[in-house]
Amino acid sequence: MTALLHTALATDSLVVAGKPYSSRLLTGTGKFADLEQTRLATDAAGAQIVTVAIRRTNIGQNPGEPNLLDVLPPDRYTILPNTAGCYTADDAVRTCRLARELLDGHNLVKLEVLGDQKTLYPDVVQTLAAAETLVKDGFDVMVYTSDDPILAKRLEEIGCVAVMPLAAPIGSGLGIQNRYNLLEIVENAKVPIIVDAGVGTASDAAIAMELGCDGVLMNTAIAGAKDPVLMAHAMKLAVEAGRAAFKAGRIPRKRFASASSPIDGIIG
Ligand SMILES: CC(=O)[C@@H](O)[C@H](O)COP(=O)(O)O
Repeated sequence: MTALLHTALATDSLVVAGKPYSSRLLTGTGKFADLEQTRLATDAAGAQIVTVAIRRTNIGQNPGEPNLLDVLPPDRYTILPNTAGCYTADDAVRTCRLARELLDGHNLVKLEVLGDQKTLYPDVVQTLAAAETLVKDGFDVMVYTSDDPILAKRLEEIGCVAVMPLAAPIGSGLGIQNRYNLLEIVENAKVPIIVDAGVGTASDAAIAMELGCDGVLMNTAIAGAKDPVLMAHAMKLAVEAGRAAFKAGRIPRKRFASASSPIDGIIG
């Protein structure tokens, strides 16, 4: 790698709540076969921020049971407690406060308030209400939301530290359903935009990054793959490739051909 390239990539950090991260791939910790697979896949993904469903994962609430933090220690990873399974603002706020107690005053949370069990789409009214309460309560809120540009802006204005629009429904693996909405969200944002949910394979992650998203969060695409560790590695490469392509600036799409070896200007 040339020195110039090395510098360009080394200085390109994702900054969340004032903290820089060299990895732009955030991973979930659910759905793995066991804690060892979680550890190996997280490592292969190169993830530095890992999200944990506080209502479903033991991070100390159940002493004597296997503890996720034994394989993903908080001195190595930024633990991002999430409110998966919450369907009301009150429930989500309560869950974040529990996480803060369990993690000794840790303020960074991923807020998700779901609308129903079939779609797992966010309930945006409850999400806005919870975000407002949590920001006032001193939390650094990364917020899962729909791919609605107006709502994304509103969540940023409330004070969320990152906005996380879905690519497609959680666990669907459908990939990015509305790239123009994501583009609009990215172009208007002053906080990191991290695609969260619905990624199916590496090309989905690369497209999100090529659109200018600041990062991608995923769980099912890795944990549900035949070989989760290999898929985690693929996702790492895809996020890095997509980011580099975004920074490099793609060529414009043209309707007609233009020769790769132009003859204009050749003498004789
Ligand atoms: C892990 C997590 O926080 C999920 O809520 C997230 O939305 C992931 O979705 P996928 O499983 O579709 O990647």
